[in-house]
Parts: sequence; structure tokens; C-alpha cells
Amino acid sequence: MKRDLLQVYFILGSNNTEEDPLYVLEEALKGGITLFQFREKGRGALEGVAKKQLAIQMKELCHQYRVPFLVNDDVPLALGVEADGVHVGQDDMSIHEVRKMVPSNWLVGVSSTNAEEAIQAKKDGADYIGVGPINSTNTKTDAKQPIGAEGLQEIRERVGDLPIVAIGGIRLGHVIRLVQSGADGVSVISAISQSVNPRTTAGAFLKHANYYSREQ
Ligand SMILES: Cc1ncc(COP(=O)(O)OP(=O)(O)O)c(N)n1
Ligand SMILES: Cc1nc(C(=O)O)sc1CCOP(=O)(O)O
Ligand SMILES: [Mg+2]
Repeated sequence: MKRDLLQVYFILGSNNTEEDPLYVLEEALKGGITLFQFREKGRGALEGVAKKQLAIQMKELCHQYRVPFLVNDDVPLALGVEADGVHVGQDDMSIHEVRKMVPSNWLVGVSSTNAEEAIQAKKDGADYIGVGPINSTNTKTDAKQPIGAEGLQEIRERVGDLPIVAIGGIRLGHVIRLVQSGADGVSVISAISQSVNPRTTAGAFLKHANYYSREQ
């Protein structure tokens, strides 16, 4: 995959904002997010037809701005809305199962908290890994212990040039250190979804991630 896609990877579900999620997404797209993941889970999450309808609307918005649309966990939904990829964690469908089900050009991302998981994800053919949690987060109730920039750096040293996005409790002030530690970009929910100005915030994240990005 083009690792630039990971620079500002925004994740959103309807329960991550008090605003209209489509408004928040469009503002983030205008600000310059480079990749999007629909993650509809947790308290009050939409299900069934309502979930699919929101996914379709979000995909259409992403495509207007030429940003790939990925779905978290739910591979049948991703297939049903003709997404551009999926993200799975250690407790979700395995990458082998996912690859058997989805078109060969789809992006498949895998979560990794330590070097062993990251090395396995690389062997299994992940397009990228989501490494975290970097910091503590209120957004994911079952998040593991934070690994910090040091944990990320160790994983980078063990996986060569595998594309990496850092995730978990990331704010603008963390971006430089994370890119210096080997991340190709950062993935955030609340920093953008709860910003008073998601467009400006997304733009600021892009500026930081871009300025410090490594030679490709
Ligand atoms: C980019 C990215 N990285 C990690 C995750 C977390 O996936 P997972 O561990 O499966 O947890 P849930 O998001 O499903 O609760 C992610 N979604 N995206
Ligand atoms: C979805 C997710 N996955 C994580 C992991 O560590 O794998 S942390 C996380 C939540 C990210 O939200 P926020 O940017 O608001 O902290
Ligand atoms: Mg998951």
C-alpha cells in the first residue's frame, strides 16, 4: 500500500460524537484526512439496516474526497457496501479468513500491541498494522496497557518497512515523536470527533504528520 495513506487515519462511529457523524466526517475530509475507518461499536451503536445505511453514506462521502473507506471488524458489512478494505484485531476474524472473502485489491489492516503480533501480521500479509494503544484512551473500553512511543519504536525495529499507524489516546502534540519513532501516521477517534473544529484539527494533524514523514 501507499504508506502516505496512513498519515491521518480517522476512525468514527455514530457514538463518538454529539454532532451528526456525517457532518464530522465531511469536515475531517475537508481538513485532509488520508484514510477512514467506520467503527460502529459500543454503547448505542447502530445495528442492521441503520448501520448499513450510515456505512453507505460515509463511503459515498469518502469517495467524493478520494479517501479510501475501511470497515472495522464487520467483513460481511464491508462486502455489502463495497468498501475499500477492513481492519481486524487479534480477537477478530483472522487475516487468512479475511483474505479468502475479500477482493485481492482491498486493504487489510491488523492490530498489534507487541512485536510478536506485529511479526505474525507481517508474515500473514497485512497491508499495515495499527500499533497501540500508545497512550491511555477513554474511547476503547477494552484497550490494553499503553506501550508508548518506546513500544512503537521496538515494533518498527522488528518489522522492517511494514506500514505502521499508531493509535490510542493520540493528540496533536504526540505526532512528531511518533513519526520519529517509526510510525507512518496516526489514527485517531476523539482528537478529531470531539474537536470543536474537526476540519482545522484534521488539517493540523496532516501538517504535523506530513512535515516529519520519512523519505519513501
Ligand atoms: C487502525 C486501527 N488500529 C487498531 C484498531 C483496534 O482494533 P481491535 O483491536 O480489533 O479493536 P476494535 O477497534 O475492534 O474495538 C483499529 N480499530 N484500527
Ligand atoms: C480503536 C482503538 N484501538 C486501539 C488499540 O490500541 O488497538 S485504541 C483505540 C481507540 C482510539 O481512540 P482515541 O483516538 O479516541 O483514543
Ligand atoms: Mg476489532
